Amino acid sequence: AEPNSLRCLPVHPLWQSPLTIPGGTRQSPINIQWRDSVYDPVLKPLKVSYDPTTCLHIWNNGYSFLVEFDDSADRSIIVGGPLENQYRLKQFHFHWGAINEWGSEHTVDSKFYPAELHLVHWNAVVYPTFEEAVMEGDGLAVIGVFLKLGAHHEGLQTLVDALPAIKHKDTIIEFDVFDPSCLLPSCPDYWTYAGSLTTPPLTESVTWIIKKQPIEVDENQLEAFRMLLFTSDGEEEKRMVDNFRPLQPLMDRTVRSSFQ
Ligand SMILES: NS(=O)(=O)c1ccc(C(=O)NCc2c(F)c(F)c(F)c(F)c2F)cc1
Ligand SMILES: [Zn+2]
Repeated sequence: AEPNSLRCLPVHPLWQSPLTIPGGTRQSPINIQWRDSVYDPVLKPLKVSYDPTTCLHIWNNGYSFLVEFDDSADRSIIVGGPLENQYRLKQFHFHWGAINEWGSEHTVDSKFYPAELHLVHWNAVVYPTFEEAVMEGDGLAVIGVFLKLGAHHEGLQTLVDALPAIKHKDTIIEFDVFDPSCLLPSCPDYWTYAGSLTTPPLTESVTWIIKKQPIEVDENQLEAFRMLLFTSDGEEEKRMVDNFRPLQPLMDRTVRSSFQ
């Protein structure tokens, strides 16, 4: 049975389109049932090496806010974990709710977190461009980090301070030095599974790496996300909240864990 938190979830206008793509067998997000995940001793630790000077800008794309990086060379990369190649960081963004009861895309044992960070990387070893990688089964690797309500997060505050300047859709400001490693939890443990983009075109090209340990952020920082707008300047204001996709069926997939 659906947890009662799901029952009162609004079907957001964003998702009037089909919730799963026809023929989709590896759609995201999913619920991670901890006891059904399988420890895989072959999984390596994930190695993350980001160069903070590859940071370019922060912008509101009308769906989330994202920080984009210069991915013209292998300067901010991840390697190891479930990955056969190294992957280049292209951008990170978040998904969040109108209230703290929900907001994450993935759930753990049907529990929602108030928000979820996605660090998006692409396989530049095999594919010439991000656009091509997005269409391939091993094209992307996205690190998912849950945000929970708790202590103030120093590193996140740098982002939060920039949000008023990108309140409206299609606003952008320069953001020249930021090291996204400060948004990763200290614990190396993760789950991994084969999935998809969670926004159109929903292509089944993502190796998901979901960190077990959430990071803590405070109420003011979550509220700052909720003051962003889906709408452009001059349009009737719509607060940017509940920008997460509904859970998708696991189908014939196993979630592996890097920990016992
Ligand atoms: N929430 S998530 O699963 O982590 C996710 C990650 C990245 C994108 C994305 O890059 N979208 C724009 C985008 C495309 F969707 C393309 F298909 C493409 F070719 C692009 F170049 C492109 F920027 C969408 C969702
Ligand atoms: Zn995302």
